[in-house]
Amino acid sequence: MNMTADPRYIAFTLIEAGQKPFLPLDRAIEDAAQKLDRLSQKNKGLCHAIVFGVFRHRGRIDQLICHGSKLAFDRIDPKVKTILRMGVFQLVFLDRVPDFAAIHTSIELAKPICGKKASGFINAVLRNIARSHQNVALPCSHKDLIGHLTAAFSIPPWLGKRWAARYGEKKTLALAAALMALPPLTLRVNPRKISREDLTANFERAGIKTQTTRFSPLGLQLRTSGIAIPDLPGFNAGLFQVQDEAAQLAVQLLGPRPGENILDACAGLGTKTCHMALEMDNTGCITANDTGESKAGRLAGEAGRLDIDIIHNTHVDMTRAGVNDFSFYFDRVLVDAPCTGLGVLARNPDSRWKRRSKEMMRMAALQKKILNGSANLVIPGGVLVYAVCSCEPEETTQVIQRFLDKRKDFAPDPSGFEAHLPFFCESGPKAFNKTTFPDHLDMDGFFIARMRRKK
Ligand SMILES: C[S@@+](CC[C@H](N)C(=O)[O-])C[C@H]1O[C@@H](n2cnc3c(N)ncnc32)[C@H](O)[C@@H]1O
Repeated sequence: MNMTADPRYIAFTLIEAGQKPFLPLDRAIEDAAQKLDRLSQKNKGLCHAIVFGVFRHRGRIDQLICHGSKLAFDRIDPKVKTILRMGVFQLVFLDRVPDFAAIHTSIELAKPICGKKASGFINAVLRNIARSHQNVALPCSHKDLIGHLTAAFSIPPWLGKRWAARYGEKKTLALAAALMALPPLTLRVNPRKISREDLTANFERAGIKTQTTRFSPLGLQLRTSGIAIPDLPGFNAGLFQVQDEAAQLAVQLLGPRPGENILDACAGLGTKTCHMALEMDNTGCITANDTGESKAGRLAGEAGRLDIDIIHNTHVDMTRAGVNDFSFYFDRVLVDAPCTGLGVLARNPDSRWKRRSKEMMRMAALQKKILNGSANLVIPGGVLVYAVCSCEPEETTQVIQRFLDKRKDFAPDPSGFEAHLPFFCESGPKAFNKTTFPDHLDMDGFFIARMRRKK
């Protein structure tokens, strides 16, 4: 068998890569682009379904493996475990693969990777599970909430305990269920090229259903699935960019205006940077900063597609940033800080199994330093927006509280929040931040806060 042309072998290598703590699954998939492109459309779809399905449903899959294996779960060899997980996913969740095919292909995959003995073990476990999985009940949520959250919603026990203690059973179950659903694909219209109404009409003509976002004036949620983003009409012409509504609101809260001088302190691949440039009608100057130098190329590609030319890149470590690193102060600074990403587990199912509770404090320490360093670059009277794709207090409210306690030259900006995102901030006249939860409003879990440097 030519393993490199086998979708299940490629899925195996991607799952193994995606389990590594510091390699996001998305990156592993990007790195395998050439191999994936050599597959037929059908096999590529199968490979993606297995990879994402194994991460998404791992809680239930592992429960079934524990049930079907005579060998204790912790004693199963990691590679054998991966092949078992792939087999169970196909048996239980992938209707289009008959049971015999799920078992046979798993055995064939195992032979060259794990040897004959292991393939016999895989055969026995999968046959057991094929016979019995419908009779293996989920733990009852009232008696064993944490076990239920893990098996039904792939929420690891440490996170289940944390959420149950903070939110209680009902909200935790709603949150976990929302994170299991496939997240919506949301676009942001490029208003320099087309209106939201006209883009909607373009999509309608192509048989693609959409719905306008509730809060962002530029957002369009796709209701038709299964179309690759580059195949959507208007992609090459730069009529839109993919961006969740919560992320759109972060830029709206910043409120960049034409002609201003803006710093995107953690620009990453630059989705928010491009959004800012469009809000500024491509006039003024945006400094897109990120320590990850390789991301600048991707950002430049997107800027080119959208006809934007006011962005330039820097690679300053913002934990140590000072005015000397840049030649001027900025009218507005966005700090879209690195975080645990616990608000976007629905998009990154591998993260469920990589995050650890101790990471929260490490991230919070980094976020405080980046926020403090970035704040030094805000012009007196200028705006500072802090954002993360997490709803955890350590990374959100506690970071800004600590910042405001230390930095007496900054103040919360509730009137700015109200002006830019009316009807959206937390209740109360002094609210200057907002947490969105995935079980509400059909958008990612996100946190945004707006502050102003005193004059
Ligand atoms: C949440 S991501 C940014 C996403 C981006 N704003 C977007 O909309 O696509 C956080 C980024 O912070 C960058 N980063 C991490 N540590 C940093 C530091 N000390 N200084 C500057 N950037 C940093 C990471 O490389 C990562 O790209």
